[in-house]
Amino acid sequence: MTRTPVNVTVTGAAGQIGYALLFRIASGHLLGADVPVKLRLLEIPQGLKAAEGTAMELDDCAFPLLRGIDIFDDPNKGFEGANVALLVGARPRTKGMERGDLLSANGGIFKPQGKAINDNAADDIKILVVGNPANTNALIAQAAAPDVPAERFTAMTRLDHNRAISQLAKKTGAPVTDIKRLTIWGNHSATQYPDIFHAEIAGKNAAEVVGDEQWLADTFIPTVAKRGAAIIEARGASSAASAANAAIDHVHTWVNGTAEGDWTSMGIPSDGSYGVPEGLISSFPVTCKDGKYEIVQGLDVNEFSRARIDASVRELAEERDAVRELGLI
Ligand SMILES: NC(=O)c1ccc[n+]([C@@H]2O[C@H](COP(=O)([O-])OP(=O)(O)OC[C@H]3O[C@@H](n4cnc5c(N)ncnc54)[C@H](O)[C@@H]3O)[C@@H](O)[C@H]2O)c1
Ligand SMILES: O=C(O)C[C@H](O)C(=O)O
Repeated sequence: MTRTPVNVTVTGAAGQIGYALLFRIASGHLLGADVPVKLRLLEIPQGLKAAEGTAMELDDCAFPLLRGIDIFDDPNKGFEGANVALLVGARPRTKGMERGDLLSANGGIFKPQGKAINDNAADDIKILVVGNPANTNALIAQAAAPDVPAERFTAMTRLDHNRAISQLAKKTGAPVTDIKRLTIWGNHSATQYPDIFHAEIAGKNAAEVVGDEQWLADTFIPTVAKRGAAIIEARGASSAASAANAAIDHVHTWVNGTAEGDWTSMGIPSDGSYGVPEGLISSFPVTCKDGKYEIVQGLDVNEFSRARIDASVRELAEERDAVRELGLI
């Protein structure tokens, strides 16, 4: 049977993450090795030429699953018929830029893109926001798309999730494949909380295996939470290949499901679970099945975790209030 190609829109396609992402989408890593894709690349006018160059390289790979590449600078066209949208292009913080300026500049991108998704995307659209501040950009886009079910707007914390697994594997000597049920709570920012209290290493409780709360508080959490800044410091540019890899993981898991007995972390609109105010786009432990996700319920949240989840959620609420004041939501 020949499958209808899935339309995947990528914004910021000519950027660093875009370059690391597009070839993996085209080779079947986003949706599955038997799912043909059509790429729709959205850029600003200054990015079009570079996007065309990337499209030439994609052609030159002769990917069996790639059924077409179109390039746009108009969001309405870029999101036309999109089944999956990866919102990567964003306005980075520049020197001297205040937080309000950053939110406002990104509002100018994510509000029109949300509206364009609302008006043009396919009914089954799934959206992942990667561009920072990812959670609040997702909130802005979602608010501009009242006809799209709110839960289709998600923000990326899978990179944080993967970073936390890797740090835990290094500390304990376990292979990454032995580590399950790790959770990132809150915002994709330095306030995020990587939680190992429910995580397992080869079936044993991870916090008990580590047995070192000082390492947890003083090394593990800050290392994961500040990893993005450490990469920028070392590379002179923000993480690109690992971010692209996480975006692939996020969508692949959402579409194809979590493994039995495991869960992942996604920034999703809160339904009020775990005391996170309804509507905030916050990271939660989720399981995925049949293209839908569900928050893992019933986890005990100890005092150590509660304080950290609350701090990150407070920051999300402040960002929401700021974009509300700017009239972006
Ligand atoms: N959530 C995460 O875990 C995570 C991780 C790493 C990076 N990021 C963020 O991802 C974003 C992209 O990173 P990058 O390294 O690819 O940046 P980059 O500057 O290399 O590329 C961004 C691209 O977006 C394009 N762009 C800007 N505005 C656009 C618009 N309105 N429509 C379409 N395209 C637009 C630019 O022309 C550029 O080509 C940044 O905001 C970065 O902070 C998020
Ligand atoms: O681009 C950044 O500010 C950092 C990025 O979000 C990351 O976590 O690597």
